[in-house]
Amino acid sequence: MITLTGLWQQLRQQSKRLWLGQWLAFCGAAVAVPIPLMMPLLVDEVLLNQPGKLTQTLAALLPPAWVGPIGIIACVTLFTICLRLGSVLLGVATTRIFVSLSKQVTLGVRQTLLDKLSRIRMQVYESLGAGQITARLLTDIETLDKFLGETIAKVLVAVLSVIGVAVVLLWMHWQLALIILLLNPFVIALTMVLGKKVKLWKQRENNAFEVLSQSVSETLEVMQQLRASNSDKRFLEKAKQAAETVREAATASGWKSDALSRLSFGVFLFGFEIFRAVAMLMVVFSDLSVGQMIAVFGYLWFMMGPVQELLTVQFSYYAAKAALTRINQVLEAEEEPHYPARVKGFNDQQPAAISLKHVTFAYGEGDPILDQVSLNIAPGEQVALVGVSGAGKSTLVQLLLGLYAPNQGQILFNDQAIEQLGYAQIREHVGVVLQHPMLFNDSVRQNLAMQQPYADDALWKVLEVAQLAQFIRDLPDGLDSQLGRSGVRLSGGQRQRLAIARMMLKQPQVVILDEATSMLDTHTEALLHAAMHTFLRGRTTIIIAHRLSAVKEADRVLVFDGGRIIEEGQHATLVNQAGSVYQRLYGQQTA
Ligand SMILES: Nc1ncnc2c1ncn2[C@@H]1O[C@H](COP(=O)(O)OP(=O)(O)OP(=O)(O)O)[C@@H](O)[C@H]1O
Repeated sequence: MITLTGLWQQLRQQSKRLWLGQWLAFCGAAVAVPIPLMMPLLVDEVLLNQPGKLTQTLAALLPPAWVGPIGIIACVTLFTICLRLGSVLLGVATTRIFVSLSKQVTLGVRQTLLDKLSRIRMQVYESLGAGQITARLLTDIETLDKFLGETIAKVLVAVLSVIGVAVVLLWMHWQLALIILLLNPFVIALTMVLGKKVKLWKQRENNAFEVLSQSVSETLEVMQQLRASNSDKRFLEKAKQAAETVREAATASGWKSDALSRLSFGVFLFGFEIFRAVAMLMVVFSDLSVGQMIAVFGYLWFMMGPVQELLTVQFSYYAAKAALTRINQVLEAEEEPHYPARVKGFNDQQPAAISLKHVTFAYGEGDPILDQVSLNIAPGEQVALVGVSGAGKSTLVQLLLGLYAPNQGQILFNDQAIEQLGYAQIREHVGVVLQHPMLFNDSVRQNLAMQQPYADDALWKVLEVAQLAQFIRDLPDGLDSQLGRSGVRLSGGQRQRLAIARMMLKQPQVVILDEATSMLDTHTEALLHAAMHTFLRGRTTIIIAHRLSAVKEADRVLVFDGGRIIEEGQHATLVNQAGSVYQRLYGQQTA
């Protein structure tokens, strides 16, 4: 879980830069604080002709001819400009340091969230859509970033300025100073009460944005199919409604937060007006000079900026807390169990044996999809899993890969339990090709290599086996041709062949083909099977298919029904078994 305190701790780890930033901020405030004092001094000492400290100091520094109204005004103006310039330059340097510090912390939060995505359980992803996660990665982190940037860059300068002004005011006229200084805590307390509402509005706004983001990303994901069924407008209409909700929530959050911020600043200004009246009365009834009064007003104006900044930071503090709650919901999502590799279970030179012992599994609370399944697959054996649609074949694959864990029973590779081997080791040595392989909006090369460095020769070799080399060669950019979003520039069969090539590149000990050639024409499929023969020799293979052509070459066929293996044997034997499920499924295809 990330907390604001935790983020502050992270900032403090960058202690050198933090100190430098704070030191520059201090210097910036120190340079800016005397500015309002300069011009009012001129009023008393030059305009009202009451020479005092300023005239004495300048008389000591300047040639006597310069110590007149022109000389003094010119010197003071020049000095004030220098102070302002110094304050601007120090402000830029401070902001630069603090912004880079805050961006570093935001990057850390983003990376923590991205790291977490690789550990979240698959069940969680089923309910948490891509749009929701994207919204949290973008909008919520943006809110947090804004707060951090504002806080560390501005709060310190604002607090130092307020303190500096307070000191000068107390020195000039402590009774007047106390009136204005006591007003500040009251305004801050009021903002804190109002700020809690901002948190709620911001949360509503971000929730609405999340629904919009989810709706748009889902619609875009299946745009082709939606357009083909003439449903795209209806789905976009739904997204438009979500956009309308965002407008409502954002409008409410936008103007209400601004109104509250103005209200709290307004309270400060009411106090300010009363204070001005009191100051003028002091000129009439006490020894406060006109110049001093102007200086006090100058300081009040000077104080207003920092006070408003502090008030705004409070509001973004509540918005950041709302964002953090939503970020933490992702960070606290249930993770898949982590099993470190305790044993080395795979040998690069030898195929692996696979066994299931009384494996029972259900998605959630439902009926078991796999019911006490036990099976042994020998090293190098080719096994076909068949059965009616929904029998649980793909579920078994998910379990073998550790994407879901069995409720009961055990899965072993080379007699080592999954928990001993660790998921990472298994996924490294098991190559899977699914019916609808995922492809990225990237080049053929990247889609094959999956962020790993492979030589072109290796890529062409697997493309050759996958019966895709000629097609890629004919593309204008060869391996660098772009495939479009989800590989739309390839046909279904070409996508499947590309996925097979990608799997072969990995040289896995166990190969799982889950309807991996279902979109290929029978001629290409036959060529592919023939070409893959050598590759599959010496690897344990599980083939899931409805088409007989993909099944009959297997050493053994397992027939799934109702979550159990109900028939087992070679194709020739099963297909001739009168009344068998296998015969019902494949008898006709054989004929
Ligand atoms: N993520 C999931 N959450 C809940 N239920 C699921 C999930 N995935 C699959 N199921 C259910 O599990 C059952 C088995 O699905 P599975 O995909 O394993 O069947 P299959 O034998 O591979 O079917 P097919 O031949 O059609 O691919 C189905 O009834 C399906 O509704």
